[in-house]
Amino acid sequence: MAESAPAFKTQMVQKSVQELVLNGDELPENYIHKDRDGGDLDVPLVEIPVVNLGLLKSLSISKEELQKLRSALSTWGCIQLINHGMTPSFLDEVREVTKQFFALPMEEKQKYSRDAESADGIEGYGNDKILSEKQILNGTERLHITLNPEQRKLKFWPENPKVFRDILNDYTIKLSMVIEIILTAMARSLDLEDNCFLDQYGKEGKMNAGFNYYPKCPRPDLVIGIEEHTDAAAITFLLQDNEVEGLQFQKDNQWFKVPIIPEALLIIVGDQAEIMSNGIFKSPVHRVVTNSERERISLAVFFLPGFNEEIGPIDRLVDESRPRLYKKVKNYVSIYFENYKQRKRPIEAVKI
Ligand SMILES: O=C(O)CCC(=O)C(=O)O
Ligand SMILES: [Fe+2]
Repeated sequence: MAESAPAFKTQMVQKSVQELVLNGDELPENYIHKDRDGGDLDVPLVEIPVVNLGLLKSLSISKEELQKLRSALSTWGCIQLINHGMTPSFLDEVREVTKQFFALPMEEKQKYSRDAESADGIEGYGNDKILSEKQILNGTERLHITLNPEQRKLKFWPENPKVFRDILNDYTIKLSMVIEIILTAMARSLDLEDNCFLDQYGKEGKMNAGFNYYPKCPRPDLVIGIEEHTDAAAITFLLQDNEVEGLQFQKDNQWFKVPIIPEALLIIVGDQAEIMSNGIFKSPVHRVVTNSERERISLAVFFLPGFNEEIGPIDRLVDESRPRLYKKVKNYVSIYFENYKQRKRPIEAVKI
């Protein structure tokens, strides 16, 4: 969700749910969902299609796999990607450093806190920024870092655990290879030129990592992990906790839980891919519910087109039967946050 929020003032990081629980404090008003619920854990399971990356990248690319990709991205807006070149043990290492970081004492984590002063104060460790008085806070702690080598701000990259930086560097290299194959396959699945999506993602495309930690929550009926949202990215690669569920997708006003496939990466369509595909691919509404028994982690990597890149519906996807649905936009992320803050669905703001 919170891929990058340039130019928002950050208030001081307030006490996290974890601290409140440890101290035995009452949950403050702004964590409580009065008008809605914290989310039911017991909802039906969504069968998300499993797509094999090996079959998408071969020269004699499998028509069947492309069809599966197209149909999944235009209904649920996501796939479970397997055979992506990362071993299950490597993915476990990524999960492990994430868990180890969040398990550190608060003073240690706060060495990487978001800067209250910096204009692009999204990067770093913290919990929800307070953007408006009406806001309901999420029961999560986060660490946001930019992965692109030339744009990294190492002061936000944990040195503890010791292997954190090396593993994240490896993960960045591996994901950069996968994103090219996915964006190319997405184009092929719609019978477009291979580079259509890649060109809009641009050379300055950003990879922002959002590490999420959801502590055990005493009142999962009242506190949401991450409230319902769509992602502002073109595409999100989500590494889920390998044991604890919590992610849910909304379809036809009903919530469905996402199953865990430990060796898979969950690929989610973001608003910008919905815009580029002229609404064919769907950016799904999703949320995370909390749990009183077990903590949970996840790592979302958001692929964002360069902020100077103009994105918009690909011409070949616009015709009489499918008129242009979205305007061309630059820096969609700032439009996203402006609307998100007012509790509006951001993509509506760029509809024609
Ligand atoms: O924790 C998860 O499974 C999802 C997180 C998410 O939706 C986000 O960070 O945008
Ligand atoms: Fe999300």
